[in-house]
Amino acid sequence: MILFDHITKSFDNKPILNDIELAIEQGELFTFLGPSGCGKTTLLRILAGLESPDQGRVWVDGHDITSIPPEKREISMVFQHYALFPNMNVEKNVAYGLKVRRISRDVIMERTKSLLNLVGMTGFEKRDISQLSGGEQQRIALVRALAVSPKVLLLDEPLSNLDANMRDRMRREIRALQKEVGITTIFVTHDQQEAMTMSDRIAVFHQGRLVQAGHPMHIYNEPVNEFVARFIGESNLVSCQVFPEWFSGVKEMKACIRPNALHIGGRGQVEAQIKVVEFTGSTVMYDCISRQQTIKVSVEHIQGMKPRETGEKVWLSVKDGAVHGLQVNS
Ligand SMILES: Nc1ncnc2c1ncn2[C@@H]1O[C@H](COP(=O)(O)OP(=O)(O)OP(=O)(O)O)[C@@H](O)[C@H]1O
Repeated sequence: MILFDHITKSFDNKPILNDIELAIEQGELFTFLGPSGCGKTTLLRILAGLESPDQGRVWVDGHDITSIPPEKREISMVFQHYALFPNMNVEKNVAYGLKVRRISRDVIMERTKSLLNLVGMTGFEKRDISQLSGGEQQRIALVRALAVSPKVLLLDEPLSNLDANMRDRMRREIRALQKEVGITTIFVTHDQQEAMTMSDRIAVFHQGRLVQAGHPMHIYNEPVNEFVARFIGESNLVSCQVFPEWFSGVKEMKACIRPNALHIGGRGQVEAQIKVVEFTGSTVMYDCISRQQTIKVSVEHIQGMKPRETGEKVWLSVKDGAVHGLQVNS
């Protein structure tokens, strides 16, 4: 449905986006993930029409929209600071876009009512924005964006102002709402956990380049390079030597082994000593030392089971098929 067709952008001669090619499907919740400054927001703003690319085209539904002004693109955006109108009550905020489009009063009232109902905020119609919690403001910002029935919804770090509990709750709410409405949505975040839990697919960006795109599980299990392996979840990156089947010399490369792909105890492959024990609730994370390397191992915590202790000598083994070879970082 959306195609970024070789998008390149610089600011003050500094390259910000480098030849981005990416297709997003109808109805997907697609996340742009990457560290601060990697160009995620700039790409989102190019889709919204708030920036123009130096090179490349943007396509929506088979139409080239690169030169179409933002207000004609049928794309709504929710920002980190929700940008609600403080001088209008809840109802007026939600209805604003419809009023500007000269929709009839009855339709506006009906639509506002059903949208507030959708996010569990019936009864809040006359409240001032200042009388709402952060989570409530976020819900209003979301339904205000949805009110005009856009083709695409853009969410730029919309949860970063909320506390941890509310973030968690809103993640699930946004996901459920997006599925219910079925709207193609692009979500921007630098929080890998947020990206993993919410998205149908993720694109990982690094220094203006698209490094990898795919299903969260695919990116976690098969990171293409060291950057992705480190950025998404915990990982053990180990140097290894690969002996090809038909001997043509030893290949030196790096491999990623996730902490939950290692087994601790019994008679294993590598001897190690436990240096740090971290209890997280559902898992116990061990930092083990073997040949001066730290190896992280995570073990499911079963109630009543005593964790191992610092200083304990243990054997580690890798579960079958859990070593994933990495490309050298470009
Ligand atoms: N209008 C502009 N003029 C000059 N530089 C800009 C402009 N907009 C963005 N930049 C620069 O482009 C780079 C990428 O910014 P962008 O906001 O796209 O990154 P981001 O990945 O969304 O980061 P964050 O997660 O911090 O929002 C940054 O170095 C930023 O300072």
